[in-house]
Amino acid sequence: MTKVAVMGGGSWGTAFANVLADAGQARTVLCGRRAEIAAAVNERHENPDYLPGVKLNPELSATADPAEALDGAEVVVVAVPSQTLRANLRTWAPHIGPGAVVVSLMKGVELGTSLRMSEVIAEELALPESQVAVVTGPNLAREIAERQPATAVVACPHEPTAVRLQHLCKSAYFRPYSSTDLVGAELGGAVKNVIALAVGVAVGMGFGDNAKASLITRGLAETVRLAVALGADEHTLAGLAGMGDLVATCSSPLSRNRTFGERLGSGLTLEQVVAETKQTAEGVKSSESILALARKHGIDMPITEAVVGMMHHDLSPAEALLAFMSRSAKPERYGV
Ligand SMILES: NC(=O)C1=CN([C@@H]2O[C@H](COP(=O)(O)OP(=O)(O)OC[C@H]3O[C@@H](n4cnc5c(N)ncnc54)[C@H](O)[C@@H]3O)[C@@H](O)[C@H]2O)C=CC1
Ligand SMILES: O=C(CO)COP(=O)(O)O
Repeated sequence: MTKVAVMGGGSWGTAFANVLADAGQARTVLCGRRAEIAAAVNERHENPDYLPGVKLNPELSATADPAEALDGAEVVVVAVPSQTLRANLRTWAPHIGPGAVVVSLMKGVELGTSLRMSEVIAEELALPESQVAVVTGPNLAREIAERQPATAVVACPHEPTAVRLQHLCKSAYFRPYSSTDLVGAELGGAVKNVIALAVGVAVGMGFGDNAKASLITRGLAETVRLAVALGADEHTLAGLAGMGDLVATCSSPLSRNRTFGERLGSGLTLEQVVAETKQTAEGVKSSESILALARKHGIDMPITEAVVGMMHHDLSPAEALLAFMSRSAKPERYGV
């Protein structure tokens, strides 16, 4: 049986490891940093810190030792905060087998380099494109851990790899679609976190569904502009990795990014919101690397720009709103 190592025992790493265990096509080992979480998964089949009250599949095992998790793993799934990926890969690299397929569950872009997570993986581990994939889509971890129905996209430019991974994670409640558009799938997931921050701010300011729908729709338009400039198929962004994930994340109180924005919009200071946020809200840091990428390619991303202003340059929500609404009148365009 294929061995899969899931590196990162937070919300999504744990929930996705449970999907793999429920799918029953692989022997799955979850690797977190803390021995007490590994013990709770092994002995009580739960992760009380990240998914309290959820019963995990008893076949799912866990360890806090990366070498043990990675030993013999044919598939390595990674779910750590995006900005820590490179440092983590450097410590794990000696234990990752040369033929292993490495799968990113992460939705961020690296600060400093503006590289997507699959690019960081390929660069650090010197892997060919057939061995790097992503799983993305409308996948709020808590709902999936509760085994509520969901769909996803498994993307790899090498189709047989995407299809192989699709079969490993397909279960009664989790329906993955395959795609060869890695760039579109990955950018859809990263940019939607930035748009979810903006939607959260609007909700926190007391605005209703018109404002939310406007941000989601214009957020998708700027995502498509960037993704197409980087070689993606614009149809990918109309699918689960783009529109699907935007709708789920921007509508859900479970989203850490939306919640982060909502707290800021309701009048808390950035410092207060950061202090209250215990889990990873990727859009906060990735907004900067995504804007850098957009500028490099001459792409206009006004919502992302407003989010960067609020997250990093003391722009108030009221000032961000004014800047957005007072832009010059334009024809509506979707895409380039
Ligand atoms: N939670 C969700 O619903 C979903 C999350 N994602 C993405 O998955 C990725 C991981 O997110 P979550 O699991 O939700 O985050 P989380 O905050 O729940 O867990 C992060 C995990 O990484 C570990 N970690 C933190 N800093 C680390 C470091 N320096 N080195 C190694 N490990 C470290 C933590 O101990 C924890 O186990 C993010 O990119 C997120 O955007 C994608 C889809 C759904
Ligand atoms: O990516 C997600 C849902 O698909 C989770 O969103 P948050 O990281 O904002 O919680």
